[in-house]
Amino acid sequence: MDQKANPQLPIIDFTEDSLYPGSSSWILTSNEVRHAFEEYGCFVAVYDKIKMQMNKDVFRASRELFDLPLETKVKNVSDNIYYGYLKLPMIPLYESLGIRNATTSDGIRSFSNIMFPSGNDHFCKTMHLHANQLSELEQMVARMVFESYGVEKHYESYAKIMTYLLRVMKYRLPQKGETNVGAHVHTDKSFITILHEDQAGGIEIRTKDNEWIAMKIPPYCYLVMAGDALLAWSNDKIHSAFHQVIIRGEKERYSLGLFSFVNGIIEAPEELVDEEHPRIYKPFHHYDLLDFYAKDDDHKTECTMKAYRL
Ligand SMILES: O=C(O)CCC(=O)C(=O)O
Ligand SMILES: [Fe+2]
Repeated sequence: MDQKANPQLPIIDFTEDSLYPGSSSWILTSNEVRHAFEEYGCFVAVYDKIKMQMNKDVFRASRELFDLPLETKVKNVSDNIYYGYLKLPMIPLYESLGIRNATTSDGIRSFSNIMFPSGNDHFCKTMHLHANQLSELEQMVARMVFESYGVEKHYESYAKIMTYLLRVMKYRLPQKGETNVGAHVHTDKSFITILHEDQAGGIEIRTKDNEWIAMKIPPYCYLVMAGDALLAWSNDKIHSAFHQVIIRGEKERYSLGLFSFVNGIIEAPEELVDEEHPRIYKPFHHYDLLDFYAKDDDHKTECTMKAYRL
């Protein structure tokens, strides 16, 4: 079949028990990850360590959050647009809440204390556990990327300062005459993003050939995307995928993303720089990239990284 007529994202299997650092399946998978990131900027990870019941619980918890009164949700304030409660007039279908430092119990608890002042232990336990499960997949992928470029010696210093934002997102159905755009075309500002959804579909990824792949992320699968920070770290070897959300179906979309951010300087390792591939981006603090993005009021720049540091 002509691939171009029906482009598909690479699917990478993370379910094997033999997938541990150094094993032959680990090395093979690392190369698949690198190839997928270079060609598509993303891939579908099949990952069965997160049980179906957990997915049901997190999306139930998401609904509970979005059902809270607006005056409660807006209390999730942040100095950066990427965190906090987000609802913008130009994308009326979209609403999201960010949970900062979601892999730590303090991070979850301080968010939960604002949303549920009389306490919600179940919410805290579910979200904390889930953020950690997703971060395990993120760490596996990041380690594989470093290894497959032969720069594993730099991995630990990045892993030590990685922070995680969990964002829960809701897209209501459009009313008659209303736009069906849920999220405009963009690349993520993260190092790596892990997305999953409650079976409504709507995410669309643009290939390098400018073809759109619209997909529903299947159960036990996660869409793993390279963000702008990983693109910069790789000295442009890795592609950060352009994507958008369009609500075409009959079902509201609930999705959840774990975004990793380096609390420190991003810099391409020497090994990825040579005469043929000179350093493209000056070293930068990852949070400064986020601040730069936050100042771009209309979010018109498709690729923030290029605008920020070329
Ligand atoms: O709803 C989704 O799955 C995608 C959201 C997204 O692209 C983002 O938050 O960066
Ligand atoms: Fe995104």
